Amino acid sequence: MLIDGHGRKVDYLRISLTERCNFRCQYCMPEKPFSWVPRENLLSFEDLFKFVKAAIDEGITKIRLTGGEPTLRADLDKFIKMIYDYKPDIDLAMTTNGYLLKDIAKDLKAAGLKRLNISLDSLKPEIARLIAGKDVLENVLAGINAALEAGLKVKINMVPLKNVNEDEIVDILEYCKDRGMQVRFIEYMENVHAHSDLKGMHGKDILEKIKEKYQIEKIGRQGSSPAFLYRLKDDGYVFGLIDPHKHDFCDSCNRIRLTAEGYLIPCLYFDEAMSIKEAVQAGDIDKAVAIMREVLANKPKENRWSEEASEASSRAFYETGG
Ligand SMILES: Nc1nc2c(ncn2[C@@H]2O[C@H](COP(=O)(O)OP(=O)(O)OP(=O)(O)O)[C@@H](O)[C@H]2O)c(=O)[nH]1
Ligand SMILES: C[S@@+](CC[C@H](N)C(=O)[O-])C[C@H]1O[C@@H](n2cnc3c(N)ncnc32)[C@H](O)[C@@H]1O
Ligand code: SF4
Ligand code: SF4
Repeated sequence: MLIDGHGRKVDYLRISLTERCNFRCQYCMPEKPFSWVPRENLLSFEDLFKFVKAAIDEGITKIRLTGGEPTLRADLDKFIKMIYDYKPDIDLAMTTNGYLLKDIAKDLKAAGLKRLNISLDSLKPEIARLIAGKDVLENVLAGINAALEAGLKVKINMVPLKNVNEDEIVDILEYCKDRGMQVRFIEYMENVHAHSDLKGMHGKDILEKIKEKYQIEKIGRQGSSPAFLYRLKDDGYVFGLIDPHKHDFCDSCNRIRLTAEGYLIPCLYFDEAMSIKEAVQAGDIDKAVAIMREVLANKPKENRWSEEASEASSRAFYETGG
């Protein structure tokens, strides 16, 4: 079992497979970064798998593949199958922008993927283009359909932005409700990589938009999820609100992150990280596990969001995987 320095059980590994992306979302990566991590610096799937096996043996029961855009990695389905074959009952999920899913959702499901969280910020082609930097909506919607048809469990993530897509909160909620998918509205997290003019929406304002049409009631948090759940009184449809600024889910934080280059990050908001790359490439898995234990021993209690000094996070979401 993996326990961090504050006594929290850690059983959730988020793996960023690449920092590269085929979108340029205004809130994440409006410009192409000055330089990408060279491909040769990425951990190969073979090396990643060596670490994943050890992490599972140590007590990881939930793995999420993210990025950047994880579907850009060739042989993604083979990597998923390697994990699935090693531990079929693992909660194996991925977060994606959905653009390439149309052609691969079936293969990912067949390989052993169970759940997908797909980002969808607008149902209007021109607004989707404005946010993502290119014409994406048709492919994303086709990707969502393909994922549902393949039998994957799908959640939708939306980041509401003032004067951009705030008028679509109810439309997206209803789009998800009609298809049996849970939507989570994510408060925009200010960060130095995002477009400087963006204004996010507060959770209470997001809820106000929904209350204009529906009566809602609180459910609360489930397990270690960052989402606070609500229910529509009419028909019981459940949706979530994620406020990444908050600390209240840090008490039950169960996660550790691995970047595509092999850095283990103890917390979404901290720059400290330790690399397992050399150890894994040398085949020294015991050392990689020892590094993971050290990172967890130093895992912070909570994010520093409330401290003025870190009003804007310097960590790129495309690097940590969100
Ligand atoms: N502050 C904070 N926010 C997080 C953390 N993990 C996820 N989030 C936020 O939640 C958003 C959605 O995350 P997802 O990748 O969909 O994954 P998840 O919510 O862990 O997934 P589920 O297993 O479906 O609950 C991220 O983009 C972040 O904004 C975390 O550890 N800390
Ligand atoms: C970094 S992306 C990686 C996976 C995939 N490319 C995608 O967009 O779903 C993971 C999640 O982070 C969210 N995200 C990115 N930048 C954010 C920001 N500044 N504030 C809040 N959420 C953000 C995205 O909306 C997405 O749901
Ligand atoms: S949020 Fe996802 S899709 Fe958008 S730029 Fe970031 S990594 Fe790419
Ligand atoms: S902010 Fe850090 S401590 Fe809090 S939930 Fe996220 S990763 Fe865990």
